[in-house]
Amino acid sequence: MSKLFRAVILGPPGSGKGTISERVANSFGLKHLSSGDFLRENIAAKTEAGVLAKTYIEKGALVPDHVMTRLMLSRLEEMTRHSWLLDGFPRTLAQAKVLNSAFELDVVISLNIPLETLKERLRHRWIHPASGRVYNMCFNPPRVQGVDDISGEPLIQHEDDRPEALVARLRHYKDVAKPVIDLYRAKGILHMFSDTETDRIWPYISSLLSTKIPTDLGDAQRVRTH
Ligand SMILES: Nc1ncnc2c1ncn2[C@H]1C[C@H](O)[C@@H](COP(=O)(O)OP(=O)(O)OP(=O)(O)O)O1
Ligand SMILES: Nc1nc2c(ncn2[C@@H]2O[C@H](COP(=O)(O)OP(=O)(O)O)[C@@H](O)[C@H]2O)c(=O)[nH]1
Repeated sequence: MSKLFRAVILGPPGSGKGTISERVANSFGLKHLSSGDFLRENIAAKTEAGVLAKTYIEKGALVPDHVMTRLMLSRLEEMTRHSWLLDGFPRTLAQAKVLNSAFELDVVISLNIPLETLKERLRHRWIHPASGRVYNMCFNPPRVQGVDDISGEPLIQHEDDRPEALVARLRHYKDVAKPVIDLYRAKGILHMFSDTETDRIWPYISSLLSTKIPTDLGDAQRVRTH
């Protein structure tokens, strides 16, 4: 079997992790696992972890590390034959350490996007809650205003994407993420990308991954988690 490829994408809310992960999944045939989407699936299915996580997410808090690591590692253990890209996990140093002890990562992509750009993007972000599909009224609008392209269901805005909640949320993200970024930098696998536009960052990420991903990753892996 060819060597599997394991990657993580880091960045503050609005930095484009979900958008870029979709492109990576489509172009390179990796599985994209988003912690936020996976939590929402667990909440909808009322699993034990989902019921527990809901109480934290409703308060706008992070899900405790032990709940999150158990949930994500058990999902990753089902994906041992696949290459993957994680988005939203690990979020804390404790989570990163647990992930490290279970898997060896090949690449960590870190998105470094100016604060003003993040605020502007999140103001225009609309999501389809059931699937986690993300739109932006300027960058990638839905075909019909306010409606999900696939299901036809209404789109909503996250409460915590409102400008008043944003600055505190982004500051908190930075404090928690710094030791995670430092850990991956020290391991020599961190690749940082800075720009205001996803379309300008994407060619660099694409060429980085082209040099790292085994070329025989087949179409069989072109399965997305959502
Ligand atoms: N790795 C994690 N550790 C702890 N809590 C998490 C983790 N991933 C997600 N959560 C929680 C925090 C959020 O309240 C909720 C939804 O996550 P997510 O969809 O990533 O949205 P978000 O608004 O925090 O970030 P983003 O805008 O980057 O997607 O789930
Ligand atoms: N204007 C603009 N919006 C973008 C760009 N890249 C992503 N977005 C939008 O910005 C919002 C945040 O992107 P998302 O991928 O959800 O980021 P995440 O929170 O890091 O997962 C979404 O509404 C995207 O559609 C970009 O280059 N320009």
